[in-house]
This record gives sequence, structure tokens and C-alpha cells, in this order.
Amino acid sequence: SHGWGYGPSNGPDKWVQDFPVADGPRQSPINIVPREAQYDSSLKALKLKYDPSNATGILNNGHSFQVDFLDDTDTSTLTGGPISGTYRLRQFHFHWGASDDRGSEHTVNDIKFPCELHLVHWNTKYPSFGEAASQPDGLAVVGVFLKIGAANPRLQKVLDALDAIKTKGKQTTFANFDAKTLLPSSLDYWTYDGSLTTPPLLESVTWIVLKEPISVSPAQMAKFRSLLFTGEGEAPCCMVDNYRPPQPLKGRRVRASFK
Ligand SMILES: COc1ccc(N2C[C@H](O)c3cc(S(N)(=O)=O)sc3S2(=O)=O)cc1
Ligand SMILES: [Zn+2]
Repeated sequence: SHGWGYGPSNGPDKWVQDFPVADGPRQSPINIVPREAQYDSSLKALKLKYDPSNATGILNNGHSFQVDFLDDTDTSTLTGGPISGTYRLRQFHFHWGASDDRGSEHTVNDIKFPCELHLVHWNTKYPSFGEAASQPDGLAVVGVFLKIGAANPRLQKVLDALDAIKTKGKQTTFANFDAKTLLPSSLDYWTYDGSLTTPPLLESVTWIVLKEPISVSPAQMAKFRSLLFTGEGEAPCCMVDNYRPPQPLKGRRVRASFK
């Protein structure tokens, strides 16, 4: 219903018209300045326990593609880190650029990465995802930067499924995928209170951004860019530059789990 997108007429600068929270006090993404992040020794280690059999499907939703997980039990969860309680993995998706010089949502010292992975989790203290999504401690998203290097074999299984979901609304089954294989070796992270980076831009996300990127090759980036924002039969528009730029920090503290 909302025609938001990433083009000149419906992109991030226009979202405030339909979603006034776009100018809110805890919007995401942000530029992370490591030197200004506060090391917090009370931050726990992240604990990610994912069950590959919970993966159900892969969908082109018209603004990215996502891999969905069965989240009716506590079999794929995030605990520890800056959060209390148990958050269930709901889906993961990516944001990327038209070229390797841009694409990530968070930046580090204003550096943009070509791609950023988001693993979306919701707080099981709430009865449902939808309910959690509107609460200040409802969601926790783990962000992972992708940087150009060697081809990433774990990413390839996801990319091989993209031919089947080229256009908006297409989905296909996607089973037995261990999302943990997409994580870097170090789980050191920065954390801050933020929001969804797309409409409805709800200020319900505890962001957990990993310091160590994972690799992606130029050929693999080309695979991301082969998707379309548009539906079958519409004039094709390449799915690229589906990222929101950094938003004002507005006094928020960014904490680091590492020295
Ligand atoms: C009605 O409330 C809703 C709450 C959430 C959502 N989702 C879709 C969003 O595109 C979106 C964006 C996310 S990001 N880039 O990680 O900040 S996570 C996420 S979502 O899957 O939770 C839809 C409706
Ligand atoms: Zn995202």
C-alpha cells in the first residue's frame, strides 16, 4: 500500500511524509565512530543458536530479498550480548549498492561497505513478532558487513536461489540453511538503540553490529544486482542501492563489546 522505495520520488528523503518517525530520536542506521564508542565490560558475549531446519523460504519482497525462518519455537535464538531474555530469528536480508563503493547502511568512520546483512530477531516476552515490533525492546538485529574479497562459499547457496525470485513477490522454498555460517569468526560488536531502517521505521531495534566483516566477491555482488525491484511484466528496475543513509545520533551512546 505505501509506495515507499529507494528511487528519487519515493526514497529515504521522502519517507517522513508517510512515516513521521523518520525524524525521531533513535533512527537507524548510523555512522559508527570506533574511537567514540564506549567499551562496556558488562556487555555479554553474543549467543546465537540457529537450527538449519527452521529455514523455510526465500522471498523477493520488492525492496530486498529475505530468507524466512519458522519462529514458533525457541529453536533459532539470540541471547546474551546487550539484550536480556530470548529473541527468535525471524528472517535475514541484505542491503547493497549499484557498485562496490556503497551499499551498507551502517558506516564505520564514514566508510561504506558494498553490502550489509541483517539477521532479524524478536523478543519472546511478547506474544508475536508484530506485537514485539512496536515495543522499544521488541527487536534485535545483528548487522554484518560484507567486504570485497574472495568468493564466500557459504553465501553461494543463498545467491544460487536468486534466479528463482528475480521479480517482486516471487518466493521459493529454501530449506536446511545454517545462518550461523554467514557470521565472521569474531563476534565482537558495537551496540546502540535504534530503529528499522525501512518503513515503518519503528524505534524498536537493539542494533548489534559486528566489527569483523565477511567476504563477498565481485561476481557474487553482481548476483545481488541481478534482482529486480519490479514485478513480472513491469518495466524492469534493478534492485540496487536499497540502503538508507546514516541518521543523526541525537545524543545516543554507542557501546563496544571489545577494547
Ligand atoms: C508492522 O511492523 C513491521 C515491523 C517489521 C517489518 N519488517 C520489514 C522491514 O522491512 C524490516 C526492516 C528491517 S532492518 N533493515 O533490519 O531494520 S527488519 C524488518 S522486518 O522484517 O521486521 C515489517 C512490519
Ligand atoms: Zn535491513
